[in-house]
Amino acid sequence: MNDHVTLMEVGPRDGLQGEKVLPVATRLALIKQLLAAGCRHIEVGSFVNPKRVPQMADTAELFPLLPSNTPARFSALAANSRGLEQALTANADAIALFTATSDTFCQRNIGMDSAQSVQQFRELAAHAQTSGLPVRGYVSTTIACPYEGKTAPAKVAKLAYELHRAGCYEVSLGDTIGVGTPRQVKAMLQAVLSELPASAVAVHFHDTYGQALANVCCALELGIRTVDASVAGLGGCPYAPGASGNLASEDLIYLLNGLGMNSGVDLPLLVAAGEFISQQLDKPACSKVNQAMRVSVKQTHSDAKL
Ligand SMILES: CC(C)(COP(=O)([O-])OP(=O)([O-])OC[C@H]1O[C@@H](n2cnc3c(N)ncnc32)[C@H](O)[C@@H]1OP(=O)([O-])[O-])[C@@H](O)C(=O)NCCC(=O)NCCSC(=O)C[C@@](C)(O)CC(=O)[O-]
Repeated sequence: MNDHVTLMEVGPRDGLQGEKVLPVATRLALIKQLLAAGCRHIEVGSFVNPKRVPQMADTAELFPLLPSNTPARFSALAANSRGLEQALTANADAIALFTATSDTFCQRNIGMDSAQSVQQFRELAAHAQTSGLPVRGYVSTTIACPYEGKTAPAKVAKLAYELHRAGCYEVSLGDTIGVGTPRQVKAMLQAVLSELPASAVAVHFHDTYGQALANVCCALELGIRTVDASVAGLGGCPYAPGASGNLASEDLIYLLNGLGMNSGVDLPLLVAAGEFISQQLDKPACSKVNQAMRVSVKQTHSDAKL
């Protein structure tokens, strides 16, 4: 069994898009810490309407500041042809296009329904490919939608197939509001895997009900080897009311280490990155690992006093 798992670190984008607006220098400092921890796939920002997502407004200024002497791959979200042009100008290593199974969610998020977004996807992906830019695809609301309720696995499979056929090297399946449990996740993933090879599938779980790690185990058992996660468990789509943060990267790496699976990520350095960004946001890191380490550090200090 292939025991390497790729962490797609989405903290600088998905994590920060729902937080207070941070200066570019702070976003850059976070990315540098993630690099130092061994993250090699980092979604650094979004090229979208800055009035809709002001936290990502300065992504074009951030790109030229990123370290160039690194094996890491820096990607960005793009929602339209203007976003694609911005990503090309910024020399992004890849773009991520996004759609959802739910028409209502799509309308609120990108101003068009799911079918229209697939049509736009095809055009953008074709343009990106002629420019040599790899394209990742996101399907949101794969388990349920905050506006339309439960999602049929066959609908996810059809959409994932369309995105893969449009040229996405990988399709990331989002439980956007974090309501799935392994039973539903397994049914959804099995439907997708009947259309796509596991090597072209990633999972993206939010942890609203504390099910994200259990769902990751389900995905790993089905052969999926790319998992999206966000440092300090930050995140959530501004157009998904009620959704909590993403699966915390620290908790994912702790799980993978325990399973004997390799990610190339150094857990203590990742924890330090989570502490750093949480301090910048004036909030405690949501990751269980950070919380446990904080307790064990305090414990060590109090033991030392005895
Ligand atoms: C899709 C758009 C861009 C359409 O944009 P729009 O506002 O719906 O309509 P528009 O195309 O008519 O544009 C309106 C204004 O936006 C500007 N604009 C338009 N595009 C750009 C651009 N690229 N860069 C800069 N400016 C842009 C455009 O110039 C215009 O400016 P104005 O005339 O008002 O001054 C908009 O609806 C938007 O930005 N939506 C937000 C999308 C977003 O970032 N959502 C969150 C990420 S998705 C997510 O989190 C889920 C995921 C991926 O993590 C997976 C999961 O958890 O399931």
